[in-house]
Amino acid sequence: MNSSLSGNGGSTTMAAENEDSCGIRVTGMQFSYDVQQPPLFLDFNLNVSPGSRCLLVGANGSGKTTLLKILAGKHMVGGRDVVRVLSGSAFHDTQLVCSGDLAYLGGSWSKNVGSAGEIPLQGDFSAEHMIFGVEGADPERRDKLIELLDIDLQWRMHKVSDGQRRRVQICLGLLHPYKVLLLDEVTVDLDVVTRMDLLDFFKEECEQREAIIVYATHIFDGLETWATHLAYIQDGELRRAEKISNVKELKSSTNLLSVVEAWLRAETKLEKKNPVQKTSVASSPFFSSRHMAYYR
Ligand SMILES: Nc1ncnc2c1ncn2[C@@H]1O[C@H](COP(=O)(O)OP(=O)(O)OP(=O)(O)O)[C@@H](O)[C@H]1O
Repeated sequence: MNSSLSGNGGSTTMAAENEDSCGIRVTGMQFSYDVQQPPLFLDFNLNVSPGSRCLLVGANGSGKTTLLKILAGKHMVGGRDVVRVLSGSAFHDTQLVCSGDLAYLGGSWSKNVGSAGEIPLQGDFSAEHMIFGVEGADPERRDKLIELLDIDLQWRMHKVSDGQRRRVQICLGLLHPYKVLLLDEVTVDLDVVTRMDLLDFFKEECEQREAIIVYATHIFDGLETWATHLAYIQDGELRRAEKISNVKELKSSTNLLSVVEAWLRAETKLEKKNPVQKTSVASSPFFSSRHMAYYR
């Protein structure tokens, strides 16, 4: 597989290849939640190619969720060329989400199901009602997911545990065979067997269909061999973006958990010594009204 990842300091050749091969391409992105505050992302660049399983790591508040939401088209950032997913604009080309090609699974108890919009996952209805209510799902894929996630179709959604609700949410999110899947720590409530089976399923999907997965997590168990790429964000800056097999610390070390722990500890020490100052949006030479954020 010829998957690749590059970031701020990454290869421009890869970037050019990526546009043709329909991956993810973020170019010179600037984003701020509050125009009075320094931007979270300032000239942020990232390329992810088909077939990649990219782990997104970073401290709390570093920008992982925001980045995933931007890639999912939930925030408008700049013009059509800034955030490209599958050769479309993540925010403007709503067909990306409606078709199921671009899927996002996040922490909130709701699921955006194509044109049906946000569907709440808590209420007096059955898992069956939710899952079979999704139009256009392939029955074989649906059965496979129900079995994989060990879902009891009779579950009442207002009486299930967090882990059981999460399984239904994941099932709904995967019913359509996505091309890009953005995961924001959705395995946190799952038991270890379900989590490992799900990770195997994702791996299979990427290998068979060249799907892209970008997965933000703080749980690293079993991910050294699962991920193909690693992206590390610090305070909205992409510090590392590389193939997992090229992460030199992983050659000598132990496991991903200790490598990421060392990065985050070093970051904390450095921040204490030398607090990070970003240019405020209002005073930035890059700022213009088109950089203001709009939310979905
Ligand atoms: N809706 C919002 N309005 C204003 N600021 C926000 C909003 N959401 C997030 N932020 C800020 O943006 C920064 C990045 O937050 P984000 O949720 O993307 O971080 P994260 O890396 O996903 O963190 P975590 O690991 O805790 O999930 C934080 O400083 C946070 O306070």
